[in-house]
Amino acid sequence: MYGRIVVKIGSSSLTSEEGGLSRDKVRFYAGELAELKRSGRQVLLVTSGAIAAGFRPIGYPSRPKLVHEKQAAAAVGQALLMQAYQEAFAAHGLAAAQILLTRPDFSNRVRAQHAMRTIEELLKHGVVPIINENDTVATDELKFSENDTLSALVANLVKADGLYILTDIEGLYTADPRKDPDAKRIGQIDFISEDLYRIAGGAGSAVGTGGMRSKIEAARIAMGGGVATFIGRVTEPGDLAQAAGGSGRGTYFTTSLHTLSSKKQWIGFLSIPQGRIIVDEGAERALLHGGKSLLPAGVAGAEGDFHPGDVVEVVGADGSTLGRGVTNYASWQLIAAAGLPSEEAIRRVDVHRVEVIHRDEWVTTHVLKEAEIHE
Ligand SMILES: Nc1ncnc2c1ncn2[C@@H]1O[C@H](COP(=O)(O)OP(=O)(O)O)[C@@H](O)[C@H]1O
Ligand SMILES: N[C@@H](CCC(=O)OP(=O)(O)O)C(=O)O
Repeated sequence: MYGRIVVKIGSSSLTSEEGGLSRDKVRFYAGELAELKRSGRQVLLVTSGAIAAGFRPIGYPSRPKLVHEKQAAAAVGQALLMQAYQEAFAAHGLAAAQILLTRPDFSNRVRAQHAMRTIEELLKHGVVPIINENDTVATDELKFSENDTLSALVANLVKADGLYILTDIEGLYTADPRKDPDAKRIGQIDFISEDLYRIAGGAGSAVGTGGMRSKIEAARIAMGGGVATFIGRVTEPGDLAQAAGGSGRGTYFTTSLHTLSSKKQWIGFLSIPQGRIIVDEGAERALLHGGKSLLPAGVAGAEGDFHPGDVVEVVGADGSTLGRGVTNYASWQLIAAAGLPSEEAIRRVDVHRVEVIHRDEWVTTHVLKEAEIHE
């Protein structure tokens, strides 16, 4: 039972009733991870808890809500969080390393490569990499805000065999069990549809930020990268090993055979789009269901200042996001060529390819409805 696994522990699993960091819980999870390591696995931890650990020492009466207050609390708390983990892992003879990342660290290939090499080196030496968002420098537009997405990007980056998102609930239910007592747990999910997002509500606790929605999104990103994902609860010794063995208390998301190439993973989930292209209904169908490239005839408009080679977001006539791709047109060229038949478009503007986005450089991020998946 070897392999590389990423474990994400959410704020709701690490805090005491008053919202502060629980050192007992840190010790418990370190023990669970140490057990997995002893079974021969490589383990990476993505952990929240910096704000929880820091808000009291800085002098806030409760968990702050304003961005600059959260950033200040995280700056105090991250050091305390690491101290707690380092002590807890040391009790098992393990060294731990701190890695703080932001979204641009994934979108920039050179930075991502450096992060990956550092992680590989740490794993080679048996160190447990402990990852959190670098809250101090994360800007509003590019912030993860919850750590679910971060954990999926880390799992894809290190080509993990599994992602384990630990939370305060035993997986995904047919409705938020805090609100609906008849809600039933879903044991296994093979594809993610829009219907699934509909049953997922926001955060259930005062400290959690993402709720089930962001966990499903994380599972979708991980599945795209070929990483099987578990969302569930780990409270007793041995629970994590049981989850890793396939019989945990939670929901398992399987991976499809059609995982995206690393280029498409980058386009779909890691890149930062430089603008938007609005397409008509015909082009929307061609992109979502026809496996076709986007031609100038289907373009209704363009927003932002982008250049050939940039990644752009594509939206439908109703404003919903369809996906992302690499544009062969600059924004000004596309405005001039929008709606034109291909021959006329290339007479008007000087582009090296007639397709606005070639199908090989397109990734659908729009979540399909259950019925559309079986179409
Ligand atoms: N359909 C659902 N199934 C399970 N939990 C749900 C669902 N909808 C909303 N939730 C809520 O999501 C919460 C977990 O998310 P969150 O509080 O953000 O945790 P974390 O801090 O671990 O990221 C649960 O406690 C639950 O109340
Ligand atoms: N990065 C911050 C906040 C992250 C957070 O709360 O995320 P989550 O546990 O996924 O709801 C922290 O360490 O406190």
